[in-house]
Amino acid sequence: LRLLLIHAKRFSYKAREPAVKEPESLSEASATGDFENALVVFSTVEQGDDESVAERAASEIYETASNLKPSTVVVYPYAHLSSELAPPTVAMDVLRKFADKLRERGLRVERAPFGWYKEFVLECYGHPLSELSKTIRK
Ligand SMILES: C[C@@H](O)[C@H](N)C(=O)N[C@H]1[C@@H](O)[C@H](n2cnc3c(N)ncnc32)O[C@@H]1CO
Repeated sequence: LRLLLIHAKRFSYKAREPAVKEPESLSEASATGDFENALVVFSTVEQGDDESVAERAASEIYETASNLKPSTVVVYPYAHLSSELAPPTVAMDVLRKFADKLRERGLRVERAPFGWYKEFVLECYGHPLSELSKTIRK
């Protein structure tokens, strides 16, 4: 998993149109979201990533969230942080597991819909820990 974390004063997104053959249904993940004090986690699933990687990533994000105290953690599927992408079906599964494991740790988590082009507005706080990147691999 390749993660880009932005601690955002404001983050909002809106799904526009499908970007893969079978985009996630918008009943499962909400088509729009609007958050204040959010930890946005742009997440790229790489080849070889599995549940154990999702588990370790959840522990790392929990640690960061304990410091930053965001009101919400937004897991945002993002296919641009690696050149070794996992296929969509695997990526969808790993991101669902990642979000669930964050919830298991008591965090409020929203997951943006998978497989969609999305517009978004992102307002970064700009404090020293407001931009971080993490790589978690098998
Ligand atoms: C397009 C851009 O604006 C948008 N934000 C986007 O990236 N959409 C991605 C992810 O939602 C998802 N997706 C596909 N493969 C992956 C993967 N390996 N890891 C994460 N997401 C993936 O499928 C879409 C097209 O690649």
